[in-house]
Amino acid sequence: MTPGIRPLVAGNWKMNGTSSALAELAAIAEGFSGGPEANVDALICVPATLLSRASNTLGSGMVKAGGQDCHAKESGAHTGDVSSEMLKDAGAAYVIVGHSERRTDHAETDDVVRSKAVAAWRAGLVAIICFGETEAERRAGKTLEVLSRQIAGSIPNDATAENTIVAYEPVWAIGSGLTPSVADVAEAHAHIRSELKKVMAGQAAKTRILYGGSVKPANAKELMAVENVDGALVGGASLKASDFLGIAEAYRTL
Ligand SMILES: O=C(CO)COP(=O)(O)O
Repeated sequence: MTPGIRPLVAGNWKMNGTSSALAELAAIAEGFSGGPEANVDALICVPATLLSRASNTLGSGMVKAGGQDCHAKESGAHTGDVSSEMLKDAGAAYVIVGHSERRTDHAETDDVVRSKAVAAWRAGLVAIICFGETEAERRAGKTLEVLSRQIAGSIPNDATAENTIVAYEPVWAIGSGLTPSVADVAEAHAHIRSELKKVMAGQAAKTRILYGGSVKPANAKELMAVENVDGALVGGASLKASDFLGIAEAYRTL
């Protein structure tokens, strides 16, 4: 937590969910209203195929819909890609860029990620820019160095606390059930805050820094209580309304 920053719990459904998953989304919206919404914002980033129906399901409630990636260009000959304008048109308010699965599966570089963040803003979306070290980098003691490089390379200079959220996701913690220690999370997030100052100047102090990687209801309170952790980016546990809401509920007693 950071005093003065309203936290965000964001779900990333990844390549999961067809029409039948909309019932789970409706359950998230219902459970969130009148409860966790007092303390925390919520977002679910669904597959592009579900975005329009997801945003209809969520309506004008407190849980927002987002995309998981966008192309840097607005339109054109890019078969299979989706632009930020298309996501916005389908009801997105946010888009994740630079997720480690995109960096690995699609060889996305920091330069590509930065251009996608600019594309997100062009369409009026908030960019959630992700970075994090691999297991080998952590073992080699390079975590902070990798974070510095990814932050310098992936975050455009004119990022603000309104148009940008950053997410620290150690690659080895994603989907593994493993999480860094509270001390390691605190060290990484403090480092991220200070590196953000180099690219975002005064905006850095107000920018939300999410933690992602095996966040569950059972560990949410401990992780979300860490200084400079301003919410969570949740994969597997966001697919079940009870788990996602359990994570958001952690803010009730923080
Ligand atoms: O990659 C993640 C969210 O973007 C984290 O995934 P898990 O919560 O399944 O570890």
